[in-house]
Formats: sequence, structure tokens, C-alpha cells
Amino acid sequence: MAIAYVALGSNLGDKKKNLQRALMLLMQQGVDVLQVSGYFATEPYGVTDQPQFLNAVCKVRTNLEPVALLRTLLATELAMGRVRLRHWGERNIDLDLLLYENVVMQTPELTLPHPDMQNRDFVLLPLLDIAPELEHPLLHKTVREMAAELNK
Ligand SMILES: Nc1ncnc2c1ncn2[C@@H]1O[C@H](COP(=O)(O)OP(=O)(O)OP(=O)(O)O)[C@@H](O)[C@H]1O
Ligand SMILES: Nc1nc2c(c(=O)[nH]1)N=C(CO)CN2
Repeated sequence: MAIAYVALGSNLGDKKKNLQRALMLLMQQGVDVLQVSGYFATEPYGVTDQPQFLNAVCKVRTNLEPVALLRTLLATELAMGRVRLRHWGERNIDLDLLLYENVVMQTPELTLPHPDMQNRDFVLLPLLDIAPELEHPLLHKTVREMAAELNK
């Protein structure tokens, strides 16, 4: 069994319900959700002329390999009728794989750790909630340290 961290985000429709439904669907597919952060209302990052997001992260336990877990996240998005209006834009649900144990990989389908996680408040704030001492396997910084650097 492996431990992984998944980011959840929504800024279309009933955002809270969307996050809750995604968590339920993951559990129904055999992904053990061990811990869920608080839900954080966050300002849009990247493309700023869009509604606030609701973001969270969860800690999961799974016997799926990294790519299989990513495909489960994508299948969950599709099951929820994934709506995306533009790149980095509005979406009813977005699920990103942040970390999978200490796996480091880069393929067209999957990059681990998620390449932009250290730059995203909307990822680090919820991670601070459940895993402040978790270490980034490439940067060798904890979540607490990455969050402090981002807010300098
Ligand atoms: N760690 C990862 N987590 C999620 N998707 C990833 C990851 N690494 C690579 N990908 C690939 O990125 C593709 C596009 O992802 P997506 O459409 O969610 O991008 P985005 O949400 O617009 O931007 P971002 O990934 O920067 O949040 C996915 O189909 C997936 O194959
Ligand atoms: N605050 C916030 N901003 C974003 C988000 C998100 O989940 N939260 N997702 C994006 C596309 O991946 C782009 N910008």
C-alpha cells in the first residue's frame, strides 16, 4: 500500500458538494481517504478573472500504482461530467496528484511531484492543515517551509 496526496478544486456550481462527491467517488473506487483538510476559499491563481475556488487536499492509501491512481482521478472527473471552460479556468472539479510516496517521475502523462505545487497557496494551505512536516522529495523542504517561502 502507498500513501499519496491529492488536491481537489472547484469553482463552478455547488463547490462544496463537488468536493464531497469527488471524495465519495474516490472511496467507491477503492481509494482509502485517510484524511481530508479543511475547505479553503481561495483567490483564482493564474487566470484571475474567474470566481473564487474552493480547495482541499486529502491523504489517501491505495494499492494502485501512480499512473493508475492518476487515471482514477481522471475517471472521477469524467464521472462528474467534468466541465472546463479554458486552460487554468473555471471547472466544476479538478483533481491533481501532488505526491505519491517519494516517487519522482516525468512522463507526458504524469509528473511527480506535481511540478507547480510549491507555487500554489491553494495547495500548500490545505496541506499545512494535514501534513505540515511532509517533505518534498526533490526540493527537500517541508510543506511548512514551502508555505513560508511563498508568503515572504
Ligand atoms: N501530477 C499530476 N496531477 C494531475 N495531472 C497531471 C500530473 N502530471 C501530469 N498530469 C497531466 O496533466 C494533464 C492535464 O491536467 P489538467 O487538465 O488537470 O491541467 P490543468 O488543471 O488545466 O493544469 P494544472 O495541472 O497545472 O493544474 C492530465 O491529463 C495529466 O495527464
Ligand atoms: N485558487 C485556485 N486557482 C486555480 C485553481 C485552483 O484549484 N484554485 N486551479 C486552476 C487550474 O488547475 C487554476 N487556478
